[in-house]
Amino acid sequence: MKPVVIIHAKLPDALLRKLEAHFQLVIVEKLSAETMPLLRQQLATAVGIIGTGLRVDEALLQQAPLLKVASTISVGYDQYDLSALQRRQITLTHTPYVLNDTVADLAFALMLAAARRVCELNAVVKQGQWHKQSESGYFGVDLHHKTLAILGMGRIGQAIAKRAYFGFDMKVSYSARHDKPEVDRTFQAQRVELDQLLSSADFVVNILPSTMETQNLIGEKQFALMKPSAVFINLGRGNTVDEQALYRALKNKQILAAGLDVYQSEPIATDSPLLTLDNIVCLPHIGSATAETRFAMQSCAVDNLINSLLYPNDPQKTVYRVN
Ligand SMILES: NC(=O)C1=CN([C@@H]2O[C@H](COP(=O)(O)OP(=O)(O)OC[C@H]3O[C@@H](n4cnc5c(N)ncnc54)[C@H](OP(=O)(O)O)[C@@H]3O)[C@@H](O)[C@H]2O)C=CC1
Ligand SMILES: O=CC(=O)O
Repeated sequence: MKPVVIIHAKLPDALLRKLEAHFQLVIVEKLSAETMPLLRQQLATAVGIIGTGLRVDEALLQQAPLLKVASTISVGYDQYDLSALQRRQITLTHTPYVLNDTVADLAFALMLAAARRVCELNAVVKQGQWHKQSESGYFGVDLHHKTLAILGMGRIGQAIAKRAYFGFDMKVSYSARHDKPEVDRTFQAQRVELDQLLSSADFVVNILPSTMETQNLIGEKQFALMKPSAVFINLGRGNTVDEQALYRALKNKQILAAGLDVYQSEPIATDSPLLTLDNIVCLPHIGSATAETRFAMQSCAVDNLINSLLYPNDPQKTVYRVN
């Protein structure tokens, strides 16, 4: 009998066949109240689990006595309780690098859409409200040659900095936990304390992970520090931003505009006051959502799972381990 692996995602046939060569597969394509009992039941025999969007905590792991590897199809891993995994010596793997460029591209889509009011004015045209005489009423603000603050100068932050510096002639500053001399040299960038960073930026892009330290990092006080002409983008995780404070900042024109890809709760509640504002662009967590990149992430996650289960001590087999 082959060892059991649970897949809680929709994987292409080629990747399913690759897994099937080694494992007996239990496929739960969509996580829901109906499918969770099956998943929980199968945890009793599973040695591996691969997918996205599942909260893997102590309670879930208690039902998985044989589990050795959890492979997430994402770079962020805030859905996983690292201490609970550590206690059971379960390896957690993720999919860094392959999505950097795709997510960085979306940062620019959001910045440009918010700054040039792309969605708002698209609606004006489609609703037959385009009036020649009100052209100045359609003015936005420039992105090129402005100051960009990147919160989180990691893999994706650096892909954003590259586009900003070389493509848009922007002045880049950033926050991170550690100094980054190579980044400073390459992009003529500067690591700056958060308050100063926010008060000097024309555009602020948040690409921070969700951690104890980053929860609600951007709230009332931080929005108050930003320029009235500032554009704020959140592509990191929703719980790093106080959404009520963001709503007030946008409503009271404390900042100019915002673009969001991530939210405190996903999907965002349909009655969220944020959705009533013209000066915000909202996307449904699609940072890495292109066909090519999602396939690359899935391939990476499948290789992570196979390599860590079958070749745990082979240095030639690449595994992107979190723990
Ligand atoms: N919207 C979407 O679809 C996507 C969202 N994401 C989000 O983006 C995040 C970042 O991904 P990635 O760039 O690959 O991750 P990295 O780990 O490469 O980068 C994270 C960066 O955040 C910095 N950082 C962490 N904690 C703090 C803190 N308390 N204060 C200041 N800086 C901090 C790190 O600093 P240092 O380098 O000094 O350690 C690092 O520069 C993911 O965790 C995920 O949440 C990712 C992909 C898609
Ligand atoms: O949010 C997406 C991720 O890969 O993390």
